[in-house]
Amino acid sequence: MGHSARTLRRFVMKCGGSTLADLPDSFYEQLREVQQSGTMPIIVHGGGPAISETLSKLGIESEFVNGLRKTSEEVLDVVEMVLAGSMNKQIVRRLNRLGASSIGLSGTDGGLIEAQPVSNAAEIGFVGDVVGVQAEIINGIIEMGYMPVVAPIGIDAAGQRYNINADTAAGAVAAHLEVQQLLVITDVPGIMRVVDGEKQVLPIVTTEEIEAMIASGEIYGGMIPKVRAAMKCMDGGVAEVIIAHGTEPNVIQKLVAGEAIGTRIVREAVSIV
Ligand SMILES: Nc1ncnc2c1ncn2[C@@H]1O[C@H](COP(=O)(O)OP(=O)(O)O)[C@@H](O)[C@H]1O
Ligand SMILES: CC(=O)N[C@@H](CCC(=O)OP(=O)(O)O)C(=O)O
Repeated sequence: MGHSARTLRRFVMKCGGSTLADLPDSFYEQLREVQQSGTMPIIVHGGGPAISETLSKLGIESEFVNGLRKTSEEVLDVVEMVLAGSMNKQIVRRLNRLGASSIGLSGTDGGLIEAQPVSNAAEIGFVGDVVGVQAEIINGIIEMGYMPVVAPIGIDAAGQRYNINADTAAGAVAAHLEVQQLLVITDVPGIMRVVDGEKQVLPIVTTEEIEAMIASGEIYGGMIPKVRAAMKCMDGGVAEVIIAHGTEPNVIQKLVAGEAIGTRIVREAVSIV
């Protein structure tokens, strides 16, 4: 039977396009298991590499400015086709084949993700920032017993669509749904730093340490939108953001059990007594 969206434990999970295709069935089975034992994952997915591949087949070159794709009307059509079409449906089919109950939707459906143009839209085109999330749509899907799977496309009051970075969209969904945790699944085991000539995963970092690592260049490229989205959603009330590899054994169960995985981003240093 349906669960109450208010009493059910929930978390938001962002799945990067870099890992989606490589994730084993066991990853999706973990999502089914936690769903069946009363914790509801809300999935926001990416698909950057698949968008670039389709654009390239059409003879359109991909261009990025600070990690965000330059999005013309023509590119926007492809972004929507790939994210809300093939990627979203592929994830939902896979989850359901493995026994989960999931429903996919685009951020434009029901006006789920309200967007506005980014400040440098003159340069990068139809790229959006999130200004609102219709939480009742997600809550309604959860109350029917389904796991929501959301493609990161936004819409404004005039009906204009926007391409939204999936990390940004996931952070905004987590903050607006007032969940405690955002899990970011990517192709590295967490935030890494070179210590004594050796690359190590940081088990815990504070927002202050992150700013320092961006300034020093230790956090760069695709990790920047992740940590920026993490800091923004923690300002919006999310307690912690965890960055982990999808192939880490039992990563979802460990998250739900409160065990340490990947890198945990927290607001302040936790004092160890
Ligand atoms: N300090 C860091 N620790 C780990 N990865 C980092 C760091 N700084 C930059 N990166 C890069 O961020 C990448 C993950 O971002 P991205 O490729 O955009 O993945 P996704 O498709 O999952 O969003 C890693 O593969 C790595 O190259
Ligand atoms: C504005 C912008 O850059 N949007 C991204 C949306 C997909 C995404 O973010 O996918 P990953 O999580 O796999 O990177 C894009 O067009 O690639």
